[in-house]
Amino acid sequence: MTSSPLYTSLKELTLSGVSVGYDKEVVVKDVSFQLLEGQIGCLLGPSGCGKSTLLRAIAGFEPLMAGEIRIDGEVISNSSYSVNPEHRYIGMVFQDIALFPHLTIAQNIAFGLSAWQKNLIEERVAYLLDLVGLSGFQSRYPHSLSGGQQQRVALARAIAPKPKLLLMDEPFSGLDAKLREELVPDIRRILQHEKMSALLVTHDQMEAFAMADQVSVMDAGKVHQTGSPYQIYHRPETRFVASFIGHGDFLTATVCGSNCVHSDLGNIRGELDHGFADNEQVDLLVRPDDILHDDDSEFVGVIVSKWFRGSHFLYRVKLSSGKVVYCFASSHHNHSVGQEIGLSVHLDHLVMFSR
Ligand SMILES: Nc1ncnc2c1ncn2[C@@H]1O[C@H](COP(=O)(O)OP(=O)(O)OP(=O)(O)O)[C@@H](O)[C@H]1O
Repeated sequence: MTSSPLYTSLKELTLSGVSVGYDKEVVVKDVSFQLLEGQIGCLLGPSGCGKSTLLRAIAGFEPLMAGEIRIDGEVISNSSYSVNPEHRYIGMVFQDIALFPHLTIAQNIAFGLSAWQKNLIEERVAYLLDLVGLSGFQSRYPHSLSGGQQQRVALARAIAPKPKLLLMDEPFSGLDAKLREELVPDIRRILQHEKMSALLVTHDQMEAFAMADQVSVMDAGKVHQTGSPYQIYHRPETRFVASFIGHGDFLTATVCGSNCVHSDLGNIRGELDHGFADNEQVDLLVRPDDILHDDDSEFVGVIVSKWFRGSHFLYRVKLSSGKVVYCFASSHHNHSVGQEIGLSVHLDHLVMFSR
């Protein structure tokens, strides 16, 4: 392997109380989280919530209004100080791939390596071409590559100088769905192989789940929750995270014990104590995978709409109370709108919010 004199891997990126804005208008508010060595993080949220602004602040292109950003304990940004972007050892990949059209693939990848010795550059480029599955493409020009291949070259170019951290702003959104599905796990594999810490910006939760070890869910400039994809889906800490991530409905419910709640689905016991007081009125989150179609169940609902999803059906079913919830069924259970079907409830994680 080649080594550059600048190279040391990231130990930790730490954001503490970071606020960023334009013309005094604050668009990123009091954001704190940490990214550790080799981790892939993700900023996930709706359009305009401040994801790109925060990413640009980490790269050094936006000043901070408050808080600080540290890399391996050293402050790189606060409200009165900012290390130049080129001295942060951060690589970037954007949605518009922006390869240099007049340079070959090898020259594109070698672009950030001008300070390296010639033999080390050649070795690094050959290694990266192999890593991204494009050996033999070194003399081609960008226009002769597909969108997915170009994005692999952009990744190789960004990680070539061995940055401490790779920032990726919606890198897959220009690609069609099928290609994205193939490329996302591939890019994750490459980053993991390189033990490269990375932070991805996306508004697509499936992309976030497929790519990231840690997801920070943002809305209106604030991070609502940082956790693993499993945690933010099954243990959302705010109503916004519960509604934004996945499908779901809130049912009005009454607490009936330390791990029990009563709702239109009957009495449900969770795996853990929920911390709410007896008789408290709460909103209970119900996901599609919490209610399964079950021919043998006496608990029923009437189908009001349905979506065929290939491997399964997603039904909307009306309960006897009039409340409508999602229900999963295998794609062999093709029922019609208006038909009554049996339902079984599999709610292990009780996610509840005070009313
Ligand atoms: N250069 C700028 N000057 C002024 N306001 C800006 C600038 N860039 C972004 N904004 C505003 O800051 C807010 C956050 O924008 P940002 O691009 O960070 O959001 P985002 O979550 O990345 O959105 P998207 O997913 O649509 O790219 C928006 O209201 C946007 O209009």
